Amino acid sequence: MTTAVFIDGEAGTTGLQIRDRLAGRDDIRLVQLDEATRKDDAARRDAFAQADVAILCLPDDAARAAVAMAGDTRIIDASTAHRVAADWVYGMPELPGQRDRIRDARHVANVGCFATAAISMLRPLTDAEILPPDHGVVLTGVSGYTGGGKALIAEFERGAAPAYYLYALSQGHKHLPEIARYGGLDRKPLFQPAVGAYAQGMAVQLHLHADLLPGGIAGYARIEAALREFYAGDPFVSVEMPGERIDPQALNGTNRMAISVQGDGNARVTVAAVLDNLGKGASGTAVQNLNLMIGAEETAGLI
Ligand SMILES: NC(=O)C1=CN([C@@H]2O[C@H](COP(=O)(O)OP(=O)(O)OC[C@H]3O[C@@H](n4cnc5c(N)ncnc54)[C@H](OP(=O)(O)O)[C@@H]3O)[C@@H](O)[C@H]2O)C=CC1
Ligand SMILES: CC(=O)N[C@@H](CCC(=O)OP(=O)(O)O)C(=O)O
Repeated sequence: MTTAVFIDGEAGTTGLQIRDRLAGRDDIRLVQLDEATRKDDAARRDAFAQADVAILCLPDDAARAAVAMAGDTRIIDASTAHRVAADWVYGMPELPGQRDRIRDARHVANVGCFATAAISMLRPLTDAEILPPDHGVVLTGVSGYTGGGKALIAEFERGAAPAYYLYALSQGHKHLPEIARYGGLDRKPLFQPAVGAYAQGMAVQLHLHADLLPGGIAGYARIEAALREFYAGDPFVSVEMPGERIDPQALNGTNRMAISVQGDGNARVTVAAVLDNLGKGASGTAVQNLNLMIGAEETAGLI
């Protein structure tokens, strides 16, 4: 028995990566449109109707419109449009109880790339009551330029972008609502993202003064223990020993995320997460969610 999957936006950055991860699987049959019809609404409606599951790899407005075309077809939306929407299940399998919700869901909102890293570091600490929900959280991060889709890729490839730049300077990054909600925070964090002149891979850091957390300095050791406990047995997320350098590209091509805790050995702590923005940050998690929804092995097609 095969599952029919339509990737709407298959020609885009995320869509192509999902296609590559599904190609060759004998439990999946791709419903595909050619270059001439991929943006034709009648052809897309027909593709939705043929599919058991559709994966939307579209800009937010197009994703909202696609949901209206999709009828009863189950959806995984890779865009930001439905991440905190009522009636959508948040597609982050690592959250407590979430795998069962994803298995049963009709509409799954795939977690954002920076949000994957941020929530993965925050949620174990808020659940363990190490980090209070009203704590003033500070996050920084860098992504490769593929994180900005075809438009940003083109800008870098024609040499029109700086080698490294900061953006979302007014604290309005589109992932903040999902980070606060699923990270277990009442107070929106400060988040400063950046883009580097390399294609893919990201590193995100959570900066903490452990002596300001409840329990004071003891928080430092508890941070790593809480992370290890949260991810014990997880197929893709690991808590690693800190090294001398953090390489945002270290896990490119994989669905893995590595979290490490470092600092001055005292109260000043940084927790860091490394992942591939196009892998674990987008297409890998979309495939992981698809696997859960169709009853396949959660790790099928993923490394
Ligand atoms: N890149 C990343 O790291 C991540 C991206 N995402 C999200 O995934 C979604 C896709 O992003 P990304 O792949 O980077 O973007 P791209 O710009 O690379 O791809 C988007 C694709 O959608 C197509 N498209 C646009 N409008 C329509 C429409 N009305 N009907 C059919 N196809 C349409 C585009 O066509 P055309 O080729 O003609 O432009 C393009 O092929 C976005 O919502 C993004 O936020 C999520 C996590 C990470
Ligand atoms: C480098 C870059 O521009 N990154 C994008 C996020 C990547 C992305 O599109 O993520 P979601 O679809 O998961 O929101 C940004 O910061 O807006």
